[in-house]
Amino acid sequence: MSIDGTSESAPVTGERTEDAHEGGFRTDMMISVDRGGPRYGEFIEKVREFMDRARAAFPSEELVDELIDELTVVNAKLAAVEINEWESPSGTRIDLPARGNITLPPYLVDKAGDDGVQARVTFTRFHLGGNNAAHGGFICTAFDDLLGMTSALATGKVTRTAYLTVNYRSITPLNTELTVSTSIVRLEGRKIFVAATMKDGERLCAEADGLFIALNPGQP
Ligand SMILES: CCCCCCCC(=O)SCCNC(=O)CCNC(=O)[C@H](O)C(C)(C)COP(=O)(O)OP(=O)(O)OC[C@H]1O[C@@H](n2cnc3c(N)ncnc32)[C@H](O)[C@@H]1OP(=O)(O)O
Repeated sequence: MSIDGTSESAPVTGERTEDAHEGGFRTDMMISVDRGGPRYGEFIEKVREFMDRARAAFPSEELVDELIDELTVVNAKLAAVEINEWESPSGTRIDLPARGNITLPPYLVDKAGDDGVQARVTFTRFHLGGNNAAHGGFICTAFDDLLGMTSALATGKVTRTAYLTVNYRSITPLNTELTVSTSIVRLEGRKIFVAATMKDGERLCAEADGLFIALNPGQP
C-alpha cells in the first residue's frame, strides 16, 4: 500500500508483528481507509473548522464558560479512545486530505511517483501568520511532509529530514488553493536531495530545498 494517498489497494488489516517503537517513520504503517469509519473524514473537517473558528472568535465570558464545559466532555470522550501513533486513523487515513492528520495543513495529492509529488494545499484562518497571509511555519510543515513523502516514494525507505531550507518569495494567501510540486534533485547513497515550490497560480509564494536521509534499520 502506498503512503501517498493515491492507491486504490485494499486496506491493510491484521496485527503488527514487530516492535512498533523500533525505528523511525514506517513505510509499513497500518495504512487504512476504513479506520474510524466512513464519517471519520467529516469528523476531521469539523475539528479543522473548530480550529479555524477558535482562532477567529472573540467569545464572551459566558460563552467561554460554556465552551470549556462542552470541550471537557468532548476531550474525555477522546481520551477514552486514545491509541498509539501507528494505528491511529490520524496520519494513516490515506483517503483523506493530509492523511487525516490535523497537524498538517490540509493537502490533496494529485500525483505521486518516484520522481516527485503534485499536491494542492489550502491554508485557512488557523494557519494565519498576519494580515491574511499564512504563517511561515505552516508553509515549512507542508513542504516537510510532502518532501518526506517524495523521499520515501523515491527510495521505498523510511527517511528523516536532515535539513530543510525555505525561501519565502511572496505572500502566501489564506483560503486559496495553492499548488505544491516536489522533485528529486539527486540521490547519493542514503542522501536524498529534494526541492519544492508552492505557487498561487503562476506566482511563486515559497520554495524549498532539503536533504532527507534514509534511516538504517532500527534507527530512531
Ligand atoms: C510520509 C511521511 C512524511 C513525514 C515527513 C516528516 C519528516 C520529519 O519531520 S523528520 C523530523 C525532523 N528530523 C529529525 O528529527 C532528524 C534528526 N536528525 C537525525 O535523526 C540524524 O541527524 C539524521 C538521521 C538526519 C542523520 O543521521 P545519521 O543517519 O547518523 O547520518 P549521518 O551519518 O550523520 O549522515 C549521513 C550523511 O548525510 C550527511 N548529513 C547529515 N545531516 C546533514 C545536514 N544537516 N546537512 C548536510 N549533510 C548532512 C552527512 O554528512 C553524511 O554524508 P556522507 O555520507 O556523505 O558522509
